[in-house]
Amino acid sequence: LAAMNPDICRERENATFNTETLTNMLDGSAEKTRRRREIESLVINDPDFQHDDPNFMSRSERYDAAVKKSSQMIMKLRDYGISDPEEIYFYKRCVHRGFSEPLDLHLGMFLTTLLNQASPTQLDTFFTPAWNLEIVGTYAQTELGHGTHIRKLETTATYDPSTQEFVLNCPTVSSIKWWPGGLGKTSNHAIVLAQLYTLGKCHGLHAFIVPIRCMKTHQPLPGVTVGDIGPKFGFEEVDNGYLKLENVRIPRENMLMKYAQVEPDGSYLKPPSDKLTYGTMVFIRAMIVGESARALSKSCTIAIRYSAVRHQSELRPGEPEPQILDYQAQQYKLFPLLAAAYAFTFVGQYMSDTYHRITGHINQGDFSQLPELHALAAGLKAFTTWTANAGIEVCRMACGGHGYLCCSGLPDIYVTFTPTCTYEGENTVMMLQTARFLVKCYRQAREGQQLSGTVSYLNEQQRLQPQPVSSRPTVVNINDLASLVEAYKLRAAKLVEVAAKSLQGELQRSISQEDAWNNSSIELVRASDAHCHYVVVELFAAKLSEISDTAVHSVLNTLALLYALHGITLNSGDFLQAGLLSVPQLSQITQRIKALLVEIRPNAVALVDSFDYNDEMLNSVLGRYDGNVYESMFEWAKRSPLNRTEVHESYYKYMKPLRSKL
Ligand SMILES: CCCCCCCCCCCCCCCCCCCCCC(=O)SCCNC(=O)CCNC(=O)[C@H](O)C(C)(C)COP(=O)(O)OP(=O)(O)OC[C@H]1O[C@@H](n2cnc3c(N)ncnc32)[C@H](O)[C@@H]1OP(=O)(O)O
Ligand SMILES: Cc1cc2nc3c(=O)[nH]c(=O)nc-3n(C[C@H](O)[C@H](O)[C@H](O)COP(=O)(O)OP(=O)(O)OC[C@H]3O[C@@H](n4cnc5c(N)ncnc54)[C@H](O)[C@@H]3O)c2cc1C
Repeated sequence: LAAMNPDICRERENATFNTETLTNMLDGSAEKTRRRREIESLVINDPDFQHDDPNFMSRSERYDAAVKKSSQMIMKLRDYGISDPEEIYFYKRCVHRGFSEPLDLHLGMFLTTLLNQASPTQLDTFFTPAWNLEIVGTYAQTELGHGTHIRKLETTATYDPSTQEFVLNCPTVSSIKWWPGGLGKTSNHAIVLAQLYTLGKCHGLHAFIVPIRCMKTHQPLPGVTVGDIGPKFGFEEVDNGYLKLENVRIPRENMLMKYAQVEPDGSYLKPPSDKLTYGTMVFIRAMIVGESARALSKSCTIAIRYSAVRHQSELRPGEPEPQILDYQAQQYKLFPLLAAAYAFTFVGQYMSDTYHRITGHINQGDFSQLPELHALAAGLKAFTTWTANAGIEVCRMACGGHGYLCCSGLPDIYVTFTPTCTYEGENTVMMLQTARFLVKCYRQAREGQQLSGTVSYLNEQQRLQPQPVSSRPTVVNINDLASLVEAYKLRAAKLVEVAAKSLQGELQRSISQEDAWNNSSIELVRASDAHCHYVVVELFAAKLSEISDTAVHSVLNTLALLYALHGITLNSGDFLQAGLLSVPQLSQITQRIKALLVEIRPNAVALVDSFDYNDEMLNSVLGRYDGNVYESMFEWAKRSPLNRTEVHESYYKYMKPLRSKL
């Protein structure tokens, strides 16, 4: 065993807090940390899950290896009796080393849609076979022509009362289902989102369970054209697919009927809310917030550990080259991202709790909080994925040339993560959904309605209204987190007002509602962004009040201040315009940020250690716990397929003959 790199050892010795305490806090408790590690070690010590480097494999080999692992995973989960969704998720993530895999849609969306939208009888029929992987399903919503505007999806399901069946059709090229994960080769069923027609009338989008492949031979069923959509930017393990349905008949019982129903005679019973069909998307959006935290915390772990062992350039003449982590510019790149990774971890926990709480109410028949849940999940999904996506790339470049190597782990993190900005609701579109909610709340508040939840600050709008901005005192105390939360809140209130006024202005120019909306999109997206930013800062501050360990509290307080102040500098125009900040304060903030970087510096490595990614999960030569970067990079390069022979065959085929001709 090679010795630990001395630089990284020293970093750990200098930390001012206990990493294990912080890890426990991130997991929820010491017991939860223990259990997560136990599950991870089940995978890591399992010879069936030894990980071949996917960088040296073809796409088909990668798909093959992933299906093999997924099948074994299902067997083992059963053997170990792991059935808690969170624990399944730990196990799964570890098995696939953070890569997306062919069963994601089955586990994440097919089963979830069954659970939330199937009637009790349908659950009896479909859930157990799906749990046992006899039925392997996907979620087939997006079509070639439409991903965002799902009301315009063209696939139809027409009820035939004479046989009590639905007849499914993709009548046009643009109606071919396109993108669903696991559809291309893996699934034998799909939940298909289609326009329901019964007794000559269209009732909009509904979900249907459609068998697409023979349960014995896995051949496509009659009327079904299905396949893989081809190589992508990443997602190599996943067979995202296409699906064309031509007069495919399914029994009436295959329409998911917990809410909307079609009776045997074809009469239609409306659901209590037609947005319940969209429920699975809300679930995944809520989950993606936690994924943003994971992608960013992994990237920070790699970049910060590497920055602690990498030495470059001269800081002071004649002295040894410093660790690159000692450069202020390097700290300024990485520490705000580290702070964001912590912020998003807490936001992810909050989003997951909120989802489960409100879904509990929905299952009891109380739909009152559905709009807020949707607005929150949509906005925070967009806000956190945008930041994390950009942050991964910053981390990669902060590793210099070696960040461009696949063995750094960063390219894979990026290509796996970046589609979260698009899938499950394109980010701009999601921000506009949140804005729709915010503007509605703003109007309600102006009419004197009392708002609750994350938008309750809009109640204060009335109070703030008559005061001209310039006469309001500057509110920010830049050393006080509570004051910063207040500033973010007022900025959000201001930008929601700006958006609402823009809409109003457009409407006064006698433009239609829709055109007014389109002409105000920039303001609307900014309002949502400010709202989400406020929610994140607020949740980070709230988390601090739960921490009893003083050393951990102190270091997280520093991170929270950095997160809040850095966000202000990035959006200083808003804060200045709203009169929340003065110009001299802006340079004080820059000075304060510099001081915070210095404060964080000795704890930087310990702060990424606390995320507790073991090397197998991190899969990065640069982010290794022991810091022995160069040795392992050299070993990795030697395994490159191009190095299998000393002289590559191309030499004999092209170079040598060429030379004899010249
Ligand atoms: C648990 C089981 C145990 C098992 C163990 C499990 C272990 C765990 C293992 C897990 C591992 C797997 C990991 C998962 C990996 C997943 C990978 C995912 C891959 C990606 C998948 C996908 O990519 S899959 C396709 C996603 N595709 C979209 O995402 C379309 C976006 N497009 C729209 O979503 C709509 O098109 C859009 C824009 C809203 C307009 O919809 P629209 O036109 O109908 O609506 P309007 O705009 O007119 O709005 C009308 C009113 O509806 C309100 N509203 C709108 N939506 C609402 C909503 N959802 N809820 C409530 N209310 C809603 C709105 O707020 C308005 O309200 P109001 O009228 O009061 O103002
Ligand atoms: C890796 C991956 C996996 C996927 N898996 C699945 C899956 O399993 N199942 C499934 O059904 N789908 C899946 N999808 C599809 C995904 O859900 C859609 O791509 C996504 O919803 C975006 O829709 P779109 O592609 O139609 O984008 P578009 O809507 O065409 O977006 C293009 C541009 O138009 C803009 N735009 C569109 N509408 C508006 C508007 N109203 N206002 C302002 N701007 C607008 C967008 O902001 C964007 O800039 C997957 C996609 C990817 C990339």
